[in-house]
Amino acid sequence: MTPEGQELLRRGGQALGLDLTPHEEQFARLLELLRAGNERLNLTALKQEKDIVLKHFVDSLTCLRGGHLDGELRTLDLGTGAGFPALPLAIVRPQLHLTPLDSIRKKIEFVRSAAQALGLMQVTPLVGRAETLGRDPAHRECYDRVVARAVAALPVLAELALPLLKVGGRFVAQKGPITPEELEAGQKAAREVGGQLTEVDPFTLPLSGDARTLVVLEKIRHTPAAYPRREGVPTHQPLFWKAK
Ligand SMILES: C[S@@+](CC[C@H](N)C(=O)[O-])C[C@H]1O[C@@H](n2cnc3c(N)ncnc32)[C@H](O)[C@@H]1O
Repeated sequence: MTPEGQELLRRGGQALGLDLTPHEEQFARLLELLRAGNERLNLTALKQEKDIVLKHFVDSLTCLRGGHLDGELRTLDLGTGAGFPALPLAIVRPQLHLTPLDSIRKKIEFVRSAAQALGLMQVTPLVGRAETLGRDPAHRECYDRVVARAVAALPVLAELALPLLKVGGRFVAQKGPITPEELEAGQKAAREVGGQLTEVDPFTLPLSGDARTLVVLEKIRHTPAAYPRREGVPTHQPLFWKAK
């Protein structure tokens, strides 16, 4: 990583109240791995160092706002892609037990090899669909936390994430700006699958000023057996919402 990249990482971390200097080497290695992986696998649209540092590394860490991920928590990253937010989280929060999940095998193979190269022993990547896991007793209602960054509209996410949470667990969704209509539909969908909306935290991404929103849903009762519906249905017929 160039000195400019290091400076950006440091300042982005500071803006989030995090000292990232002890982790600079791991982030530099992750940057190298992503770039090498991108050449073979086309993992992410962001290619410039400053974009990767700010829009992947620092942006991923914004889900630490509010302290929802403090502690030894079994945490699933739904739709992790090339490992975001899971890999930056694993670097700065080694006490989290992280399961990055994605339906695309080549992405999870990248996450697995990156986690190994970075010595992140507490990361257990998984290929699969959230709908299938949500019906599998080995995963249904087994997680303390679910996180998701840039995956789907809130009503879709509610149906995919809440079945995976224990009662009392929390889903932290990392989103861009969100409309009142999406929030309202998300709130209704959350209620339908056993949750409630507990926090909406609008903020700007440090240094870039891009609008972001952290939305937190809490699981307050068991999810009815009908949810999640079969693969693809939550996305194509979202609860209380229009399909994209
Ligand atoms: C736009 S990408 C975001 C990736 C990553 N979270 C990030 O912020 O860079 C969305 C990812 O979610 C995955 N995905 C979408 N729906 C899914 C589902 N139902 N189960 C598992 N993965 C899913 C896709 O394969 C894709 O890799």
